Amino acid sequence: MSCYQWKTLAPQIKFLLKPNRYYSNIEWIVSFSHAYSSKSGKKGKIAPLQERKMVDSSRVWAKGGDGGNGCWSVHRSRTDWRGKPDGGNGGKGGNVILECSSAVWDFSNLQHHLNAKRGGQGMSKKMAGSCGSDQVVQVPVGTVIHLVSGEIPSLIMNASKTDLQPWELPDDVGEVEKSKCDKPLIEIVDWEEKLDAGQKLHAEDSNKHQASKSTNIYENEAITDLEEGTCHSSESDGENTSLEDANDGESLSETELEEETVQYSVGELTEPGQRMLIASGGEGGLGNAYFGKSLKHKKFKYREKKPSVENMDDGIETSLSVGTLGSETILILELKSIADVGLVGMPNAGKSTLLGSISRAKPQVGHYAFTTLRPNIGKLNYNDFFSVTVADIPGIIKGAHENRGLGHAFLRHIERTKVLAYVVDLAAALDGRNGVPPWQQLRDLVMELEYYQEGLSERPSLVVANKIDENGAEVVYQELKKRVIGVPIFPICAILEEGIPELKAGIRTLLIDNGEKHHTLKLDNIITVN
Ligand SMILES: Nc1nc2c(ncn2[C@@H]2O[C@H](COP(=O)(O)OP(=O)(O)OP(=O)(O)O)[C@@H](O)[C@H]2O)c(=O)[nH]1
Repeated sequence: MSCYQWKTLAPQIKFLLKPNRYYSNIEWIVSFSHAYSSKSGKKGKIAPLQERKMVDSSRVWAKGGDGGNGCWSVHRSRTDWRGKPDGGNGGKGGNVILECSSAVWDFSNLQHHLNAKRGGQGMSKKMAGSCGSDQVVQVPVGTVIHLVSGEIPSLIMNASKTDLQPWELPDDVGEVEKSKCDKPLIEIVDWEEKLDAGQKLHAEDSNKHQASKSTNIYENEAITDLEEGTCHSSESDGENTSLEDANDGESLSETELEEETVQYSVGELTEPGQRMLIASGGEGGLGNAYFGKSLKHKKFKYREKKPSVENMDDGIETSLSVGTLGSETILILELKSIADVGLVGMPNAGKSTLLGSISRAKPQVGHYAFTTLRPNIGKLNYNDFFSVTVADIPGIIKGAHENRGLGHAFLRHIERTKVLAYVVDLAAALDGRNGVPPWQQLRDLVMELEYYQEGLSERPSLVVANKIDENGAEVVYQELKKRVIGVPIFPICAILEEGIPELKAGIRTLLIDNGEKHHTLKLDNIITVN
């Protein structure tokens, strides 16, 4: 490419280089430039980018959208000078939802702050506010959720449903169908009587961090607790001292504070399409049209004054007109790949080459250690349409539990595999190479697995003795058979695809047996001393 051509391309490249989300485009440009230069016989000037590091855990703060406020409006006409209340309800806030997708590999594109949209405000002419849109975030298959604070996430089948749509304006409070809402709706109270008796009502203090709890303003308990004391708003924390009746709420928030520790594995997403609600939106406030027919007392009839945070001593209907807050959650997401077979081995043992030869996966292969920086998953298909997923994880070395090499955090990806395939390099210690013999490799691997999680190695296993094509490898293989007992050993040459059919049959047998024959690799069954 001539200098002039590069110059004309420069603005586009500059634009693509700007934000992180165009990273894939950069890779594309680099590969294009390499392809171009190799085609034209010139040496590429741009160095290839290193493979992106897999992000397999992420901390996320999620906040559901707040509910919109109900509208306080009076419609007057020439014939009706007193007017009628016609304020619509506020809309429900949006939810934050995690969606399991096979199109996503890791959490590299996941934002740390997830906010759903708030509900729209109600308007005059009985117009309901719009519902806030949900924030749906895609996460990879095998995502495990740990809860730091907030509500425990719940699995949902479809997109979020609003229990009571804001446009479903009931003619009378008492006529609201309970079937439309799981929660018991507002209790049918004779408000007129209460107001006449001169009782002031106060709303229960809504918990800012627990919108679902604050939505309990619809519950009977909340209403019956509101008989005495001064009125206060949902945002007037600390001002109200007569909350003995509402001690339940206080004790709840205290226990929540105590529970600031992480609750592990509160949920997991294992199938594409699964959805998990992690932060729910607040309920919309009620417009004065909602109270129009139930509140007939003069003092409160057709209230014109719009409720405000400063002036909230106006009764239960005022506090109900303010939309509740969306819930807040802090989560730690962790990825645990789901595969039937996990390939475990030292760096350079040939795991990626093996995965490439048994499946259609194309993992990166290199003659240097730690070529694989992220797990690769491939599908192993049989002639009768039986298929098995195989995970190739980065190489594990002795001392990985002390953070040597890439550490041993990647072992979480084999936690859920049914079968372990230990891949050893038969030629690692041949011809003066400074590797370790295969039986020692096996011992180190089993120990690292146990260091990571006790009992992780106790599952059906087989040994893949790779690089049988190398000089002297056959002798080492014979020695390996003598030193390692209790598990089947398959000699293969991954590059030339020799021994692959036998290995595939062995994997299938082990999966179907599901460990009934107890082919488990134990430290006692590996002889390392000469
Ligand atoms: N001679 C021979 N070499 C092989 C065979 N299989 C793999 N290799 C070579 O071994 C080297 C390492 O192969 P990889 O597949 O990258 O090994 P890996 O276990 O994935 O290595 P890491 O990514 O570091 O964990 C490459 O140079 C391969 O060409 C084999 O059957 N015979």
